[in-house]
Amino acid sequence: MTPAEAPPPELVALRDAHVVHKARTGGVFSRDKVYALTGADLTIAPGETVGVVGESGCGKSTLAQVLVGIQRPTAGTVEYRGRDLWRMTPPERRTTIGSDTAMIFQDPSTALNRRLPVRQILRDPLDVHRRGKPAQREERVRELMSLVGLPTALADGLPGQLSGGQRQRVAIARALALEPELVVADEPTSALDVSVRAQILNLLLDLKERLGLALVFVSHDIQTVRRMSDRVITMYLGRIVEEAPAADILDQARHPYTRALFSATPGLLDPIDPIPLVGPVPSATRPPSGCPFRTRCWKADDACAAAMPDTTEEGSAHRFRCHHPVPAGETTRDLVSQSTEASQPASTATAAATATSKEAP
Ligand SMILES: Nc1ncnc2c1ncn2[C@@H]1O[C@H](COP(=O)(O)OP(=O)(O)OP(=O)(O)O)[C@@H](O)[C@H]1O
Repeated sequence: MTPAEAPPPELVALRDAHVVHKARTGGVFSRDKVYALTGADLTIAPGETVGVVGESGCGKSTLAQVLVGIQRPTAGTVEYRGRDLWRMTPPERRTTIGSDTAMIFQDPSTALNRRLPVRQILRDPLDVHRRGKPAQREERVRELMSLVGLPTALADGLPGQLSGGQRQRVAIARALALEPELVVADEPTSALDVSVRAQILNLLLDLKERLGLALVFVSHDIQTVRRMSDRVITMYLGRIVEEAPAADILDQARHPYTRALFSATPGLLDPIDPIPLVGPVPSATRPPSGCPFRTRCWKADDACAAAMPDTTEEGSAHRFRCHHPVPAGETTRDLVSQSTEASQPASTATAAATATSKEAP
């Protein structure tokens, strides 16, 4: 970027990002390609909250890890403020990954070093990145504990002596230690007791507002994603198939899969039956040709098998990839009856969604 060029408005951008793993599937020498992420295009603006939804194995965690540099895409780019993360010098990349971004994992019991007291867990990133003098680091540790609502009396406690909710607060405090601009939370409450989930979600929302963080929130809990996010990304078999403002996702989603997923979320559209989907999600080692959702979609035809649909943009914040999108204004109730007639035999999206749900109470 030349000095005359303005920096891009987005904080992070994925451009045609792919992640392909090689997995042992049969004998010792048999390796299959697993298409964990395919052609992901996504931008995240400063201060925005983006929710990521989709059935188990659709690539949510892979997307999250690519965003924060934990995984390197096998093709495509990840850009921070317009600069390709994987073309930075190693020290620049370490600084970007280490201090501009942070990740909060599902299970704080495994994410925290069990042998270190809370004080040291929070000091570690400050020490590694040489932030301030020792006294300032101690002060920052106290500040972080207060930010996440942990009494300073717990500073000498080990993770094993804390409750699950307190441990996740420590993990959040550690993630914030270096004042990141982007925090990615991958199922941050699914390992916690139901009683403390709301507290942790409210804490994340509060911190996001106070600190102006961009937050990417991955969850099976569609209701929570909708409530917390500005924008929702729907993934299916490694692909982003739709992104839409959270306020529109329920009634104005255009991708049939997004409608099916949301129709199957208990309490969201009651009292209606979910949109029935045919069969299981195909294997990520052998995704179908064309649109990956076509094998379960009641609207699919030859065009869907022939090619992946291009992206359609509606307004500045709604994009989807479908040859036969749900017509604007069509209700989900109408869709249920259409899809029920077309799907023979029908297995319900509820079965798929609830069977994979980690957060269902
Ligand atoms: N290291 C790996 N080696 C082989 N395959 C992998 C690896 N990591 C992920 N995968 C596969 O890539 C696909 C996407 O996985 P990912 O964990 O991103 O999905 P997910 O949507 O986060 O799933 P879940 O909701 O169950 O956590 C899956 O098919 C998964 O089995």
